[in-house]
Amino acid sequence: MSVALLWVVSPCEVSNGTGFLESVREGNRLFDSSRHRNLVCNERLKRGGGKQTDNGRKFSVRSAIVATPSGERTMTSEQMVYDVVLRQAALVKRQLRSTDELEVKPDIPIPGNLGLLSEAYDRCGEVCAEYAKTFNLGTMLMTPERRRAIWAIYVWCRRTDELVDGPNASYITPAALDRWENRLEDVFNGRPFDMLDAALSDTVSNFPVDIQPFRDMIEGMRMDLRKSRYKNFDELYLYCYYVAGTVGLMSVPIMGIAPESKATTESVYNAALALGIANQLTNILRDVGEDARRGRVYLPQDELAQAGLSDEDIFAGRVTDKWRLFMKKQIHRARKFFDDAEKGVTELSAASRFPVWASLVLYRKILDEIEANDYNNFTRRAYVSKSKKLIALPIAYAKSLVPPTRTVSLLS
Ligand SMILES: CC(C)=CCC/C(C)=C/CC/C(C)=C/CC/C(C)=C/[C@@H]1[C@@H](COP(=O)(O)OP(=O)(O)O)[C@]1(C)CC/C=C(\C)CC/C=C(\C)CCC=C(C)C
Ligand SMILES: [Mn+2]
Repeated sequence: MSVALLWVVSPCEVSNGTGFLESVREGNRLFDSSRHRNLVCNERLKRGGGKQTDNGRKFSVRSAIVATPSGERTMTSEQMVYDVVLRQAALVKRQLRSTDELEVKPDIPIPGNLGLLSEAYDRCGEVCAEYAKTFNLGTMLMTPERRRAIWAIYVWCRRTDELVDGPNASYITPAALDRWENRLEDVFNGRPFDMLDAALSDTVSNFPVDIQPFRDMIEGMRMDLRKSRYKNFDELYLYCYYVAGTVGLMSVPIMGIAPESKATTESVYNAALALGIANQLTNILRDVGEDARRGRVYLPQDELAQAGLSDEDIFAGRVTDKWRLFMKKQIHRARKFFDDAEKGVTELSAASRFPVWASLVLYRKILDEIEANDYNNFTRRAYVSKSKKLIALPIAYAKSLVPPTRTVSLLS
């Protein structure tokens, strides 16, 4: 087993010699923690999961964003994703506004299990500290409950990404992703497979987190397995939603909206979605060369053609004026998504604003670095130096002190 993959393997899996991939393949579980079982989650599964029958034909509802069974779509990706946003926002509103409907189960404290759970969260924290140092630093200002919940979500996202992006990616099949999704359903159903899952299981039973964005992230990984080109921005937008916009939707129920905020829940979710999209677009623009070496082009093919460019130019890594102009337009679009996101960060609960501002400011700076590299993202990796990070962090902190708008939101 490669060293890079070790971190996604729980100590139990290491000790019994069963690798993470093996566990995804087999779908067996290490322990059944009925302590985490939660009627609410069962209810969610009933509402959202499984198969649905349409005119006697079965089709999967893995993703909330489904085309008609014949495959046609009548809406743009942006409209369809916004539909998910509205549903998430409605769920959170229902759960946060009415206390007698609060979907938090009463915990039965079993000393042994509590120790195990806290160990599980500590492990998630260690993974975060190792893989996302700056972000982890930012979470230190959050309440302990929120901090550990964000850690658990971070770890699940990392593990999911690692399936298709990690050193064992070539062994991952759609069937393995199906098993990973079954395992996710088990997490939401209070039956975690390993200790890192147990932390997430606890998190989703304590916060109004919906399973759909998690399912959609797995859908993004499926997309990555079957697709290496994007016809237009609409297709790319959907991919970005799946792999990163979903992170925004998963995080807001944990971070919380400031009680004094006058913004609508939908507008905050929309901003969270925008931040995920902005981050992913930035990630794509930074990694053009690296992705091309894996035969992947995450750029809209129609826009490349309009700019007089083709895959060949990308594989050859030619930094021409045509490329520079194309890149300027792509960077401009990513910045617009960051602008939309910025409007929402201020509406988050006070202690959650700093990690979000910190990650936003630092990720946004990658775009400046691409420009500073004269748009050579083929052989030069744009990165923000330690000294620039040190300057940016107090700025992010100052921004996080700005309270929510007092008037009814101007956010879209
Ligand atoms: C404060 C904060 C950033 C919280 C989010 C914490 C969290 C749960 C992060 C999970 C990130 C993750 C591992 C996602 C898996 C898919 C993936 C790798 C996406 C790419 C991230 C960047 O990772 P990296 O540079 O390491 O990429 P490589 O694997 O090396 O290629 C992404 C580009 C997207 C990540 C998306 C976000 C962090 C969205 C954050 C949005 C919010 C927290 C919402 C904030 C709320 C408002 C109202 C704006
Ligand atoms: Mn990645």
